[in-house]
Amino acid sequence: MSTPLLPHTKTVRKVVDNEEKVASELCSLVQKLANYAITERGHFKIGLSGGSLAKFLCGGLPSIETSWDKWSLFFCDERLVPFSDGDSTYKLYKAGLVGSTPLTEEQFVVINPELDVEEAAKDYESKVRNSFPDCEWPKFDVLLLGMGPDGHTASLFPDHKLLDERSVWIAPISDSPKPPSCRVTMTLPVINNARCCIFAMAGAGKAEMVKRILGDGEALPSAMVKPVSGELYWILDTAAASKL
Ligand SMILES: O=C(O)[C@H](O)[C@@H](O)[C@H](O)[C@H](O)COP(=O)(O)O
Repeated sequence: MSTPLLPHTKTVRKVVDNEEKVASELCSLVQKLANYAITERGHFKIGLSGGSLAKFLCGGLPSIETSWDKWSLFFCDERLVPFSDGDSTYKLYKAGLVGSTPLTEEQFVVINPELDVEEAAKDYESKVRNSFPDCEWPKFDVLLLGMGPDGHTASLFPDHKLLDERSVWIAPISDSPKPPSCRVTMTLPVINNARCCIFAMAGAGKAEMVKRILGDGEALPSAMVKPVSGELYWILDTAAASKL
């Protein structure tokens, strides 16, 4: 498989007053993108991540207006733990969105946590392929991404060999520096083939890494997110943007 090579087209950096406004900015952008995708293509395919993003989305999405039955929800990465485990990202979203929105469990495309990590990645890739038949790389409408304190995004960690993975859509990782160690993750070519990638974060704790990535352009995983023909958004509060 060849990797998309074109330079990405558009980066938008949006700085708002506080965490609450990061969440509302994020949710209104997701609403706009969802409704555009549904009008244009009849469905909306979104990739989710864990961490504070889940809090932003579970708080704000229940009040948006959209055709919920047209949504399919995927995971940019997922921890290989049972859905009953507090570490499961799906568990967070199920608790936060099923019931408070018309979304059903069946609309979430989830991993099989009973498989070993290699098989879980293959199984998840085949589920993603079912939603994106006949293409070299899938084209998600939106991928929502977090950034860890080391600059990681999804389960792509600094200096890890998975950053060079170009042969699969979904890769296993069994040595994640951040526990739990076993996860599955979208690979960079998949992330960079999306129509839109969005980072959203708040707080002074993010400021130094935001500066290293957006200011200094250090080659950390979050800086490698550059959709080749899509949009890239960084939604920050003033504290997270304070070192730029
Ligand atoms: O799977 C994980 O371990 C988390 O989802 C992780 O990747 C998270 O997205 C970042 O560490 C940012 O987390 P915060 O947004 O909570 O700072």
